[in-house]
Formats: sequence, structure tokens, C-alpha cells
Amino acid sequence: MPQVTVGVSLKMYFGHRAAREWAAEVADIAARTPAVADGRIELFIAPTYPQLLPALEAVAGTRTRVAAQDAAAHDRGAYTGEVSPAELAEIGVGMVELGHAERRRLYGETDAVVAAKTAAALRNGLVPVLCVGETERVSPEEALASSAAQVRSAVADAPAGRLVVAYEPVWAIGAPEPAPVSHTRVVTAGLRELVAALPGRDGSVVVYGGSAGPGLLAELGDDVDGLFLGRFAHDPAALAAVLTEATALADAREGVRA
Ligand SMILES: O=C[C@H](O)COP(=O)(O)O
Repeated sequence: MPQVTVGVSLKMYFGHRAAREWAAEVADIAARTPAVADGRIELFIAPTYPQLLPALEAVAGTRTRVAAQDAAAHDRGAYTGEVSPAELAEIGVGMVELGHAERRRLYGETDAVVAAKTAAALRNGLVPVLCVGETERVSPEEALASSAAQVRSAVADAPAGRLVVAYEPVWAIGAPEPAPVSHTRVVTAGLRELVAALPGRDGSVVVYGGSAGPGLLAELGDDVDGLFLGRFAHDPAALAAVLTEATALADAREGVRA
């Protein structure tokens, strides 16, 4: 089992060539990071659909996993423009981001849609990166309540399987700074308790996303299982810095377990 999970979504920021160059740099960094190579850090990248196959090729042999940024709720059929989770699994994609705040806000994805997509991902062997988080800045307790409700709704009827829950307060996405550590730790601690108690979800983890970058993992320490990065991992050197912090955290966790 990984000790720390670090993911990056490119959203739609990069063109094809820039994404290819970035994936090649990530592959180099992953190959030079022993904790990725030995599986203590689970590293995944989520490029756009046209970039999935080149990304899989770029990171082959480095243990970096490739995630899609979304997937359909159906395996096949007359769903023009959709991408099947079955086909994603067939090409070697291992994870899929679901319920991201931008999908919910811009494309009207409801909790019911996210639940249907989560079930589809799990029945096709994909690990859902299930994005949850409050839309307005509220107390950590209220944030936990609404995020927990989103998790419960997403998995209520889904087949068994591991989840990566990404706690992303909507107000901290695309912001200059991440949510305060004092806020995040209450929510992630509560979500960890929740997922640990869910039947059939062994190995599930809770990561933080929303303007995350170098320095945050060291601050959050044992309050999270990792980070889900966006803009602040566009610079490969910043991702390398986060992986250095993740390595220190993995080492510390191993020390605790030894
Ligand atoms: O998918 C990643 C998150 O939405 C965070 O993005 P951001 O770090 O650019 O705010």
C-alpha cells in the first residue's frame, strides 16, 4: 500500500505538445524518486483524453499511473462525445477523476451523476479520484458535513473498490493560496474516518486539492494521505519538490509503523 498519494490534473491548461513535454519530465522525476519506484508514493497524472495514450507511453516503467479527468456513466452505446470507463481501462488508464467542482459547476453534474459515474468506474476496475468539497467558505465542521454527504452519495450503490477521495474546497480551487491548514485538517480527518468505516473500501485514502503546491504537504503532515495538485505542478521542479516532501512523509510513516 502506498504511504502517500500525489496526483496532478492538467485540466485543459496545456496544448498537446506542452503536455507531452511535461509528461516526459514527470517520467524523469518519477524514475529519479525512489519512493515512487518502490511504490511508497502513489503518483498519478491526469491529462486530457487525447494525451492519455502518449502519457501512458511516457511514464511506462516508472510506476506513475495515468488518470482520466472524467468518464461516462455507461460502458458503451449511443452516447456521442462521452468516453467509456471500459475503454479507458482497456488502454491502461488506472484511475479516473470524478465529480470535480468544475464538472459540477460548469456542466451541471449532480450527486446522482457522480454516483452513476463512480459505479461505472468501479465496475470497470478504475480507481475513482472522487472530488468533494464545499462551495462557500464555511466552518470546517460544516465543510466536513457537506463533503461527507457527497462521498456517501457517490458510493452508496457502487461496487466494492478502493477510492482516492480528493477534498477540494471549491473556494480554494484556482486561488492564490490553499485553504488554511487548520480548516483542512478537520475535514480530512473526518473524511478519513468516514472512508475507513465504509464497507468494501479497503486502502482508500483522502488527499487535499485546491491551490496546493510545495510546502503544503510538510505543513499538513499526518492530517492527509497526500495532495491533488493543479497549477502549482505545471512546473516540473515544483512537482519534484512536492515528491521530496512526500518521501519525507512516507519515511516518517514507515518509521511509525516499523
Ligand atoms: O484538480 C486540481 C484542483 O482542482 C486544484 O487546482 P489548482 O491547484 O489549480 O487550484
